[in-house]
Amino acid sequence: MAKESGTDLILKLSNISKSFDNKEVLRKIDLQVNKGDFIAVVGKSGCGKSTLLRIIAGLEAISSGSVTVNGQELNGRNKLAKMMFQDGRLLPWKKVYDNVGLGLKLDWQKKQIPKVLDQVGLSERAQDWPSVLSGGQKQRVALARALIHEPQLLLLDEPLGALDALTRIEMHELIENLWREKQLTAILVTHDVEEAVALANRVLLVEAGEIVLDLPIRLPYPRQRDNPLYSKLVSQILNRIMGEKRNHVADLSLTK
Ligand SMILES: Nc1ncnc2c1ncn2[C@@H]1O[C@H](COP(=O)(O)OP(=O)(O)OP(=O)(O)O)[C@@H](O)[C@H]1O
Repeated sequence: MAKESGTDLILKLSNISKSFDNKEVLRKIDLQVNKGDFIAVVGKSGCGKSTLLRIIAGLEAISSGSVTVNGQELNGRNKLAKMMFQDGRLLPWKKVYDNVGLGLKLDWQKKQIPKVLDQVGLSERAQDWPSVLSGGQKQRVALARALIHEPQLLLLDEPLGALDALTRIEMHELIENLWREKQLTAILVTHDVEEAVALANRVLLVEAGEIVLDLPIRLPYPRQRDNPLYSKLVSQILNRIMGEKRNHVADLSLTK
Protein backbone atom coordinates (compact mmCIF):
# COMPACT_ATOMS: atom_id res chain seq x y z
CA MET A 1 0.00 0.00 0.00
CA ALA A 2 1.17 3.48 -0.77
CA LYS A 3 2.89 5.52 1.89
CA GLU A 4 1.66 9.03 2.45
CA SER A 5 5.11 10.57 2.11
CA GLY A 6 6.36 11.87 -1.23
CA THR A 7 8.99 9.12 -1.59
CA ASP A 8 6.68 6.77 -3.45
CA LEU A 9 5.29 9.43 -5.74
CA ILE A 10 4.74 8.03 -9.24
CA LEU A 11 2.56 10.74 -10.78
CA LYS A 12 2.06 14.41 -10.06
CA LEU A 13 -0.37 16.80 -11.70
CA SER A 14 0.31 20.43 -10.79
CA ASN A 15 -2.27 23.08 -11.47
CA ILE A 16 -3.33 21.55 -14.78
CA SER A 17 -6.10 22.96 -16.91
CA LYS A 18 -7.53 21.72 -20.18
CA SER A 19 -9.71 23.53 -22.69
CA PHE A 20 -11.37 22.31 -25.86
CA ASP A 21 -12.30 25.09 -28.27
CA ASN A 22 -11.91 27.73 -25.56
CA LYS A 23 -14.17 25.78 -23.22
CA GLU A 24 -12.35 24.85 -20.02
CA VAL A 25 -13.21 21.26 -19.09
CA LEU A 26 -10.57 20.74 -16.38
CA ARG A 27 -9.34 23.53 -14.13
CA LYS A 28 -6.52 23.85 -11.65
CA ILE A 29 -6.18 20.15 -10.95
CA ASP A 30 -3.57 19.15 -8.38
CA LEU A 31 -3.11 15.45 -7.82
CA GLN A 32 -0.39 13.28 -6.37
CA VAL A 33 -0.51 9.54 -6.92
CA ASN A 34 1.72 7.23 -4.92
CA LYS A 35 2.95 3.83 -6.04
CA GLY A 36 0.41 1.23 -5.07
CA ASP A 37 -2.53 3.62 -4.95
CA PHE A 38 -5.84 2.45 -6.39
CA ILE A 39 -7.67 5.63 -7.26
CA ALA A 40 -11.25 5.75 -8.45
CA VAL A 41 -12.51 8.86 -10.21
CA VAL A 42 -16.25 9.43 -10.04
CA GLY A 43 -18.53 12.27 -11.05
CA LYS A 44 -21.43 13.16 -13.27
CA SER A 45 -21.31 12.55 -16.99
CA GLY A 46 -19.28 15.20 -18.80
CA CYS A 47 -17.44 16.45 -15.68
CA GLY A 48 -14.04 15.63 -17.21
CA LYS A 49 -13.12 12.17 -15.85
CA SER A 50 -12.02 10.60 -19.13
CA THR A 51 -10.15 13.73 -20.17
CA LEU A 52 -8.21 13.54 -16.92
CA LEU A 53 -7.34 9.88 -17.56
CA ARG A 54 -6.32 10.60 -21.15
CA ILE A 55 -4.02 13.39 -19.94
CA ILE A 56 -2.39 10.95 -17.50
CA ALA A 57 -1.96 8.46 -20.36
CA GLY A 58 -0.32 11.18 -22.42
CA LEU A 59 -3.06 10.89 -25.07
CA GLU A 60 -4.28 14.44 -24.54
CA ALA A 61 -2.16 17.58 -24.20
CA ILE A 62 -2.77 19.95 -21.30
CA SER A 63 -3.52 23.63 -21.81
CA SER A 64 -1.49 24.70 -18.75
CA GLY A 65 0.21 23.25 -15.70
CA SER A 66 2.49 20.23 -15.59
CA VAL A 67 2.37 16.44 -15.38
CA THR A 68 5.37 14.56 -14.07
CA VAL A 69 5.89 10.80 -14.05
CA ASN A 70 8.53 9.55 -11.64
CA GLY A 71 9.78 13.11 -11.44
CA GLN A 72 10.11 13.56 -15.21
CA GLU A 73 7.93 15.96 -17.18
CA LEU A 74 5.48 13.95 -19.30
CA ASN A 75 6.01 14.61 -22.96
CA GLY A 76 3.91 12.44 -25.30
CA ARG A 77 2.75 8.95 -24.32
CA ASN A 78 3.13 7.86 -20.72
CA LYS A 79 5.35 4.81 -21.10
CA LEU A 80 4.57 3.49 -17.62
CA ALA A 81 0.87 3.32 -18.39
CA LYS A 82 -1.53 1.03 -20.23
CA MET A 83 -5.15 1.87 -20.71
CA MET A 84 -8.22 -0.38 -20.78
CA PHE A 85 -11.47 0.91 -22.28
CA GLN A 86 -15.15 0.09 -21.88
CA ASP A 87 -15.45 -1.50 -25.30
CA GLY A 88 -12.30 -3.60 -24.95
CA ARG A 89 -11.19 -2.66 -28.47
CA LEU A 90 -10.44 -6.25 -29.51
CA LEU A 91 -9.70 -6.90 -33.16
CA PRO A 92 -12.47 -9.26 -34.36
CA TRP A 93 -10.25 -10.83 -37.03
CA LYS A 94 -7.64 -11.95 -34.51
CA LYS A 95 -7.96 -14.83 -32.06
CA VAL A 96 -7.69 -14.23 -28.32
CA TYR A 97 -4.00 -15.19 -28.25
CA ASP A 98 -3.17 -12.79 -31.08
CA ASN A 99 -5.22 -9.97 -29.58
CA VAL A 100 -3.18 -10.26 -26.40
CA GLY A 101 0.04 -10.42 -28.41
CA LEU A 102 -0.85 -7.42 -30.55
CA GLY A 103 2.18 -5.25 -31.14
CA LEU A 104 4.62 -7.49 -29.27
CA LYS A 105 7.91 -7.71 -31.10
CA LEU A 106 10.12 -9.63 -28.75
CA ASP A 107 10.03 -13.41 -28.28
CA TRP A 108 10.30 -13.26 -24.50
CA GLN A 109 7.23 -11.02 -24.44
CA LYS A 110 5.26 -13.42 -26.65
CA LYS A 111 6.21 -16.27 -24.32
CA GLN A 112 4.36 -14.44 -21.54
CA ILE A 113 0.99 -14.66 -23.36
CA PRO A 114 -0.05 -18.05 -21.90
CA LYS A 115 0.89 -16.90 -18.39
CA VAL A 116 -1.11 -13.69 -18.68
CA LEU A 117 -4.10 -15.54 -20.17
CA ASP A 118 -3.92 -17.87 -17.18
CA GLN A 119 -3.85 -14.90 -14.81
CA VAL A 120 -7.12 -13.60 -16.26
CA GLY A 121 -8.68 -17.08 -16.30
CA LEU A 122 -8.73 -17.56 -20.07
CA SER A 123 -6.15 -20.30 -20.68
CA GLU A 124 -8.74 -22.44 -22.45
CA ARG A 125 -9.89 -19.68 -24.79
CA ALA A 126 -6.59 -18.73 -26.46
CA GLN A 127 -7.67 -19.98 -29.88
CA ASP A 128 -11.20 -18.55 -29.79
CA TRP A 129 -12.41 -15.60 -31.84
CA PRO A 130 -13.60 -12.57 -29.86
CA SER A 131 -17.11 -13.03 -31.33
CA VAL A 132 -17.72 -16.22 -29.30
CA LEU A 133 -16.71 -14.66 -25.98
CA SER A 134 -19.06 -13.18 -23.39
CA GLY A 135 -18.75 -9.49 -22.49
CA GLY A 136 -16.83 -10.36 -19.32
CA GLN A 137 -14.44 -12.66 -21.22
CA LYS A 138 -13.78 -9.93 -23.78
CA GLN A 139 -12.83 -7.55 -20.97
CA ARG A 140 -10.52 -10.22 -19.53
CA VAL A 141 -8.77 -10.32 -22.92
CA ALA A 142 -8.53 -6.52 -22.88
CA LEU A 143 -7.06 -6.70 -19.37
CA ALA A 144 -4.54 -9.35 -20.49
CA ARG A 145 -3.59 -7.14 -23.42
CA ALA A 146 -2.78 -4.31 -21.03
CA LEU A 147 -0.96 -6.52 -18.52
CA ILE A 148 1.29 -8.22 -21.07
CA HIS A 149 3.20 -4.92 -21.28
CA GLU A 150 3.86 -5.03 -17.53
CA PRO A 151 2.65 -1.48 -16.93
CA GLN A 152 3.34 0.17 -13.60
CA LEU A 153 0.26 2.29 -14.05
CA LEU A 154 -3.02 0.68 -15.12
CA LEU A 155 -5.59 3.17 -16.42
CA LEU A 156 -9.14 1.87 -16.52
CA ASP A 157 -11.72 3.95 -18.38
CA GLU A 158 -15.08 2.58 -17.30
CA PRO A 159 -13.93 -0.94 -18.29
CA LEU A 160 -16.84 -2.75 -16.68
CA GLY A 161 -19.61 -0.34 -17.66
CA ALA A 162 -21.27 -2.70 -20.13
CA LEU A 163 -21.21 -5.81 -17.92
CA ASP A 164 -23.97 -7.31 -15.80
CA ALA A 165 -23.80 -6.94 -12.00
CA LEU A 166 -22.49 -10.45 -11.22
CA THR A 167 -19.81 -10.34 -13.89
CA ARG A 168 -18.74 -6.95 -12.57
CA ILE A 169 -18.26 -8.39 -9.10
CA GLU A 170 -16.13 -11.23 -10.53
CA MET A 171 -14.08 -8.66 -12.43
CA HIS A 172 -13.64 -6.57 -9.26
CA GLU A 173 -12.07 -9.61 -7.57
CA LEU A 174 -9.82 -10.26 -10.54
CA ILE A 175 -8.67 -6.64 -10.86
CA GLU A 176 -8.08 -6.34 -7.12
CA ASN A 177 -6.01 -9.55 -7.04
CA LEU A 178 -3.92 -8.52 -10.02
CA TRP A 179 -3.39 -5.02 -8.59
CA ARG A 180 -2.09 -6.56 -5.38
CA GLU A 181 -0.01 -9.39 -6.92
CA LYS A 182 1.63 -7.20 -9.52
CA GLN A 183 1.98 -4.22 -7.18
CA LEU A 184 0.28 -2.00 -9.71
CA THR A 185 -0.84 1.57 -9.37
CA ALA A 186 -4.34 1.86 -10.80
CA ILE A 187 -6.63 4.72 -11.76
CA LEU A 188 -10.22 3.78 -12.53
CA VAL A 189 -12.83 6.06 -14.05
CA THR A 190 -16.29 4.81 -13.20
CA HIS A 191 -19.91 5.91 -12.95
CA ASP A 192 -20.46 3.24 -10.33
CA VAL A 193 -19.80 4.52 -6.82
CA GLU A 194 -20.10 0.98 -5.40
CA GLU A 195 -17.36 -0.13 -7.75
CA ALA A 196 -15.22 2.81 -6.61
CA VAL A 197 -15.63 1.88 -2.94
CA ALA A 198 -15.12 -1.83 -3.69
CA LEU A 199 -11.72 -1.24 -5.29
CA ALA A 200 -10.13 2.06 -4.41
CA ASN A 201 -8.03 3.30 -1.51
CA ARG A 202 -8.87 6.86 -2.64
CA VAL A 203 -12.01 8.11 -4.34
CA LEU A 204 -11.79 11.39 -6.23
CA LEU A 205 -14.97 13.25 -7.04
CA VAL A 206 -14.80 15.54 -10.06
CA GLU A 207 -17.39 18.28 -10.47
CA ALA A 208 -17.38 20.57 -13.50
CA GLY A 209 -13.68 19.99 -14.13
CA GLU A 210 -12.44 20.28 -10.54
CA ILE A 211 -11.52 17.69 -7.93
CA VAL A 212 -13.86 18.58 -5.11
CA LEU A 213 -13.22 15.55 -2.92
CA ASP A 214 -10.26 13.22 -2.36
CA LEU A 215 -11.55 10.64 0.04
CA PRO A 216 -9.41 7.88 1.58
CA ILE A 217 -11.20 4.54 1.84
CA ARG A 218 -9.64 2.75 4.74
CA LEU A 219 -11.60 -0.48 4.59
CA PRO A 220 -9.60 -3.72 4.45
CA TYR A 221 -9.39 -5.77 1.24
CA PRO A 222 -11.22 -7.73 0.01
CA ARG A 223 -14.03 -5.29 0.63
CA GLN A 224 -17.10 -6.73 2.31
CA ARG A 225 -20.24 -5.32 0.73
CA ASP A 226 -22.25 -6.11 3.87
CA ASN A 227 -19.94 -3.97 6.02
CA PRO A 228 -22.12 -1.05 7.23
CA LEU A 229 -19.23 1.40 6.63
CA TYR A 230 -19.07 0.27 3.02
CA SER A 231 -22.74 1.09 2.38
CA LYS A 232 -22.44 4.32 4.34
CA LEU A 233 -19.51 5.50 2.22
CA VAL A 234 -21.34 4.59 -0.98
CA SER A 235 -24.46 6.49 -0.03
CA GLN A 236 -22.56 9.51 1.25
CA ILE A 237 -20.52 9.81 -1.95
CA LEU A 238 -23.72 9.41 -3.96
CA ASN A 239 -25.42 12.12 -1.89
CA ARG A 240 -22.45 14.39 -2.48
CA ILE A 241 -22.62 13.77 -6.25
CA MET A 242 -26.33 14.40 -6.26
CA GLY A 243 -25.79 17.77 -4.59
CA GLU A 244 -26.49 17.22 -0.92
CA LYS A 245 -24.70 19.95 1.05
CA ARG A 246 -21.56 18.48 2.59
CA ASN A 247 -19.00 21.18 2.99
CA HIS A 248 -16.07 19.37 4.47
CA VAL A 249 -14.12 16.33 3.35
CA ALA A 250 -13.88 15.21 6.98
CA ASP A 251 -17.65 14.62 6.94
CA LEU A 252 -17.05 11.67 4.72
CA SER A 253 -13.93 10.23 6.30
CA LEU A 254 -15.78 7.63 8.28
CA THR A 255 -12.95 5.18 8.44
CA LYS A 256 -10.25 7.48 9.80
N1 LIG B 1 -11.88 15.86 -28.09
C1 LIG B 1 -12.78 16.71 -27.57
N2 LIG B 1 -13.13 17.82 -28.22
C2 LIG B 1 -14.03 18.69 -27.70
N3 LIG B 1 -14.63 18.52 -26.50
C3 LIG B 1 -14.31 17.41 -25.80
C4 LIG B 1 -13.38 16.44 -26.29
N4 LIG B 1 -13.26 15.45 -25.37
C5 LIG B 1 -14.08 15.76 -24.36
N5 LIG B 1 -14.72 16.95 -24.62
C6 LIG B 1 -15.66 17.62 -23.71
O1 LIG B 1 -15.05 17.73 -22.45
C7 LIG B 1 -16.03 17.54 -21.42
C8 LIG B 1 -15.55 16.41 -20.50
O2 LIG B 1 -15.59 15.18 -21.24
P1 LIG B 1 -15.13 13.81 -20.60
O3 LIG B 1 -15.31 12.75 -21.63
O4 LIG B 1 -13.81 13.98 -19.98
O5 LIG B 1 -16.21 13.66 -19.43
P2 LIG B 1 -16.58 12.37 -18.57
O6 LIG B 1 -16.75 12.85 -17.18
O7 LIG B 1 -15.59 11.29 -18.80
O8 LIG B 1 -17.98 11.97 -19.20
P3 LIG B 1 -18.70 10.54 -19.27
O9 LIG B 1 -18.84 10.10 -17.86
O10 LIG B 1 -20.02 10.84 -19.93
O11 LIG B 1 -17.81 9.65 -20.10
C9 LIG B 1 -17.33 17.27 -22.10
O12 LIG B 1 -18.06 18.47 -22.18
C10 LIG B 1 -16.94 16.83 -23.49
O13 LIG B 1 -17.90 17.17 -24.44
